[in-house]
Amino acid sequence: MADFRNILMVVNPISGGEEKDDLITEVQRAVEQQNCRFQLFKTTGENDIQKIKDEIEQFEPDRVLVVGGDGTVKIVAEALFHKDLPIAIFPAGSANGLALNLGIPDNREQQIEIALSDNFTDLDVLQVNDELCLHLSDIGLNAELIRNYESSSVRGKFGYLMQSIPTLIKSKYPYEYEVEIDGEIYNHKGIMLAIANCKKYGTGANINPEGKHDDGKFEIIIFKNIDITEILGTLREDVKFDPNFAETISTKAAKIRCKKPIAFQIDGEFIENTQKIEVKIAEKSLKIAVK
Ligand SMILES: Nc1ncnc2c1ncn2[C@@H]1O[C@H](COP(=O)(O)OP(=O)(O)OP(=O)(O)O)[C@@H](O)[C@H]1O
Repeated sequence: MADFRNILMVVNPISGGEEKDDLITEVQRAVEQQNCRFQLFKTTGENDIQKIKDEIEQFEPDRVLVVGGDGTVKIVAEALFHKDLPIAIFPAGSANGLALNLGIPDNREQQIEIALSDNFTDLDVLQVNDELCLHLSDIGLNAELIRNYESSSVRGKFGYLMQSIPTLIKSKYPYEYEVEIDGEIYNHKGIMLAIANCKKYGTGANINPEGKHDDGKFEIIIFKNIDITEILGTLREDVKFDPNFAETISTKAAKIRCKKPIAFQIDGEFIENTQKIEVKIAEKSLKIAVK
């Protein structure tokens, strides 16, 4: 049996548009059956990182369970960065890319078993400007889609679908990216530049087939154009990109500069329009419960 006494459960009540009371009750029961203390924290969308930090300081959990999408996992990771406190993920967002990459199953019983067991992976965490990125970040077309989605009123996968055509019409791509790695400068033009710690987006699109979440490196992938055949190819596990469509660079650090401010997202959350991004890696710095 796992070695812990206090379990904090952080729940995003609005993520994925689904009700979570049954899950909370079930997890609380499982935790209390192990004679552990259970504490619930519901995010509000306001100052959650600081509130979770305060909760951790007062309750002193041995583990934090996160119920939400990629955005909620990121909020929790920001709150406990450098604290050596493991987390477990209950995927419950409209996008659950990190959980998908870590093989967290859909089955609730299995999720609870994983969350309360002692099998972990040590995730590399990317430090992108002043933010953490656990999974995937990008600058360009996809971030524009996320920006437009966040300012619309329709949530969930349908909301993204609704914004796809307007985003394509309004976008000013191609964009110019200057990438600096180890003092060398590479110039690229494309529809978007992805910074990938994992293989796949929450949609299942496999944009970084060689990527590993714990290898001390991340990948920069420059997508050069909209090629429908190549885009559909990302739904395969063994995808290989035509270099005319996408180019991948593996590294431990990079600086990216753009001529004009371009939409920028981290883990599915629109951050800002920006011209400068600096990426570093904090190797194996977040412990996550897995199968
Ligand atoms: N109670 C709340 N009310 C409104 N927003 C919240 C609340 N709690 C958290 N949030 C916001 O939810 C976002 C994270 O959502 P997350 O990505 O986990 O789920 P999601 O269903 O994928 O979300 P979305 O579809 O909006 O991207 C963050 O921006 C966070 O500030």
